[in-house]
Amino acid sequence: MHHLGVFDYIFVLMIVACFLIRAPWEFRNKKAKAVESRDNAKERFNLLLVFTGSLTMPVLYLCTSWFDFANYAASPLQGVLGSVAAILGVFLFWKSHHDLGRLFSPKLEMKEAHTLVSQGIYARIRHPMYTAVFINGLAQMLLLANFVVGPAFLIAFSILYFSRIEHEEKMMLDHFGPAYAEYQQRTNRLLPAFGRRQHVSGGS
Ligand SMILES: C[S@@+](CC[C@H](N)C(=O)[O-])C[C@H]1O[C@@H](n2cnc3c(N)ncnc32)[C@H](O)[C@@H]1O
Repeated sequence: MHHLGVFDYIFVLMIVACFLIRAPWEFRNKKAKAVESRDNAKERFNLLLVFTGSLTMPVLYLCTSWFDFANYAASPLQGVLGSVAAILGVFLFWKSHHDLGRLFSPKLEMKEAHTLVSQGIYARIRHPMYTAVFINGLAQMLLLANFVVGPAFLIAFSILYFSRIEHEEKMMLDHFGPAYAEYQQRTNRLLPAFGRRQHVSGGS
């Protein structure tokens, strides 16, 4: 079995924290009725890739010797940077779930009485949950000293993100029209837009 180091344990803590943050919203999401879905086979396949890269492969890496061939000796600095990324990623993951609330869904779908969220962290970034997942993917890469399992989450999530994002924004534009177009104008997809106007009073 792979010998576990302190940064492997920090990785496990990150995964457990993300699970605990998401679980209640998954539960509520299942109960809230969807009025429209843009889910498809490609989306489901990409979600499976993400599950494999972020959970199946790390569990096998931590519990078996299957991936030992790709292990390398990481510097402590790499582990420290990974830990900082994990803390930032978990915080943003929590904040984005908190601010999106009952409208959270892992899939592309609109819920009954779906409103446009543009407050809280969503006032600065259009897709903070995806930013959080990218940061968590980066944390995995730095924390797990393995050439295959380390980058697996980041690669899998990049595939999901780049194939999904245009469709997600199109769905929001179809539903919210000019309000979403205006929201796009004053925010970035993944990085905070500090220099721009944050609120338009009286806007719908
Ligand atoms: C996994 S969540 C991710 C939300 C967002 N893309 C993010 O990264 O923070 C995906 C669902 O959130 C909903 N959604 C995305 N942006 C939203 C917004 N600004 N307001 C309300 N719902 C939103 C859509 O219904 C979509 O199916």
